[in-house]
Amino acid sequence: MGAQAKLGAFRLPPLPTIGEIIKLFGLRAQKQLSQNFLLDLRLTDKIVRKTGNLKNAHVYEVGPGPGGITRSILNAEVANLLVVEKDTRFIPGLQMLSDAAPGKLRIVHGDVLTFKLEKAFPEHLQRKWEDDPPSVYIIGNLPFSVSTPLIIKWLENISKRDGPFIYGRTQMTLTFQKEVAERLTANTGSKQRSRLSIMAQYLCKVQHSFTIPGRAFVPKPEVDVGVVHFTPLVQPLINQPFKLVEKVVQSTFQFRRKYCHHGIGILFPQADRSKNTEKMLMLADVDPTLRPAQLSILHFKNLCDVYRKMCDEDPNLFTYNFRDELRQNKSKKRVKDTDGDND
Ligand SMILES: C[S@@+](CC[C@H](N)C(=O)[O-])C[C@H]1O[C@@H](n2cnc3c(N)ncnc32)[C@H](O)[C@@H]1O
Repeated sequence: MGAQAKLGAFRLPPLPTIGEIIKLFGLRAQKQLSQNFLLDLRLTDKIVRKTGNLKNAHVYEVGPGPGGITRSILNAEVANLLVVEKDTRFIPGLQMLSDAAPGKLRIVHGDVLTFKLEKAFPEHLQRKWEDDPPSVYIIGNLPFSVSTPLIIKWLENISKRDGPFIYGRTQMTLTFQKEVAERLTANTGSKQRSRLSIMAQYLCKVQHSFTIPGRAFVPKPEVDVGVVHFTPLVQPLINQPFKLVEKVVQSTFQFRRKYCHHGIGILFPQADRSKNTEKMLMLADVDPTLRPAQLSILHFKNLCDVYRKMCDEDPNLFTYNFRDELRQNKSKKRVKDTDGDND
């Protein structure tokens, strides 16, 4: 049976190499679009292997470019692969792959930041959130300028269980600049601990699968690349709306080298800042002299829960913006100084 399955296994027929495809279709990487291609099929196979068992799975690849990772996904015997690529120059090369794997590859010319995955795959794939993850996977090696806003958008989708997560706890394997990959996976107290660590880890199990040296890409980027695997958690570690968590986390990391009470303080208008900061830290049981990087996810959970209560008591609090108040104070001061000059 095993041998038979092996005999029947799908492999793409012999095709021009990715390097030849690049030459054939004149696909010079556009530096301004941060296009860096992976030509080594051992590495693209490794990305796919780290994603999971893709046999009969439905896969969404973002930014396929000349199609290196695309080939490895097709060779993993997926049921269906949907690729979304923004640059039309890549479409003929991808079409060649589609012809070599009849009925398996769907090509969309579009933008991953706006593409709606909700209706792309059959409804029967949907799993309950508490169940094992569905047989739907996202894979992408995107420009770094796209991958960071995209992961924030998808994390928000996870918190609402919509977008690509209407199928359940869809798993993702994405590449980031190595430093960003380290921030995404950083533990409490580590140097790389940041806003991204909390936002990703309160919603997902995040693993830095491996690092690809910059020299493996053509053209070679300035930095190494981290491959990161995300599995949404059954129970998020913080049970508050995404935007509220984002505000608390962003404010706390505003002054990352100072004690955490400085950042937490900017959640409150200046008039009652000290009193409210003290109250929030006391109720959340957080030591004000810890640095932001030393706070655990449990600390952030407590901070978000207390901030939520304070917002419920004062409906104007959530919309308070520290920068707006700073700007207003500055312009009031300018008016006062000008009045003084005129006296
Ligand atoms: C870093 S290259 C990687 C290409 C290919 N995945 C590889 O590993 O060789 C990024 C690819 O994403 C595409 N891309 C960039 N922004 C995109 C967007 N917003 N939507 C869809 N594709 C995008 C680029 O045109 C390019 O093909």
